[in-house]
Amino acid sequence: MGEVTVHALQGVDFTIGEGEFVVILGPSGSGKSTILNIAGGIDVPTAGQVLYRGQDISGYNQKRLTNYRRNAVGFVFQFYNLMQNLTALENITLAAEMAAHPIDPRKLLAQIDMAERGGHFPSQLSGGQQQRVAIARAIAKNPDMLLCDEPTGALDVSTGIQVIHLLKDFNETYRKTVVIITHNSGIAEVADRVLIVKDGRIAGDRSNANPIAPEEVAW
Ligand SMILES: Nc1ncnc2c1ncn2[C@@H]1O[C@H](COP(=O)(O)OP(=O)(O)OP(=O)(O)O)[C@@H](O)[C@H]1O
Repeated sequence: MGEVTVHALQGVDFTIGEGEFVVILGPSGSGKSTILNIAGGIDVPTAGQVLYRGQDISGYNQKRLTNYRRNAVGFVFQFYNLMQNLTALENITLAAEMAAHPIDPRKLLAQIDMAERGGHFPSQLSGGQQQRVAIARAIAKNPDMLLCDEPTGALDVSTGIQVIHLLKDFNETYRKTVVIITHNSGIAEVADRVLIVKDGRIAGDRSNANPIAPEEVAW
């Protein structure tokens, strides 16, 4: 930034295994979003490697990065980022149509308990309902991993638990990798593995032998 160099991350080195449910915890500004955006091919690191199934995506050109984002990764954001002029079902279908091996959008709509709400626009849905649609949209592409940046940050406790449930179900039903960034250390107890980020570095990396159910999270 001008004269000042900000090192968003420094010497970060970790591996996430296929099918793992990982929570990344850390204070504001510690570098969590930067990690997620680099893993998802939204940001590109200035140095280092980002290996996905043995391939270094940090060396990809824009076209290959687009393909990577399209097929390998599903994103879930804090404020849902749904297309406002499309219905819930259309939002999910749009993502499905982009992917090579999508999951049936109507089946997902039923799974998120919104079969009756497919024709509603985002402005006609609650925050929790919008986030469920956003998760269904991310899952519809049938990606190898879901990257979620504060997915419960804008939700009340019971809706937040419902959202964590949905992410856990996806992880267990499809054996897909889920990575969640959160400020909420309670959510970390649901994960198989917890990464702690501090000042742009990995300050902790622990496994949970007995992850708790989303309902048991002390919010
Ligand atoms: N576009 C940018 N330009 C300059 N500095 C940035 C930019 N984006 C992030 N940073 C800096 O990089 C560091 C890491 O930011 P990052 O957003 O990854 O943190 P975070 O842990 O996700 O924070 P939060 O929990 O508040 O979202 C911070 O010091 C931040 O100020």
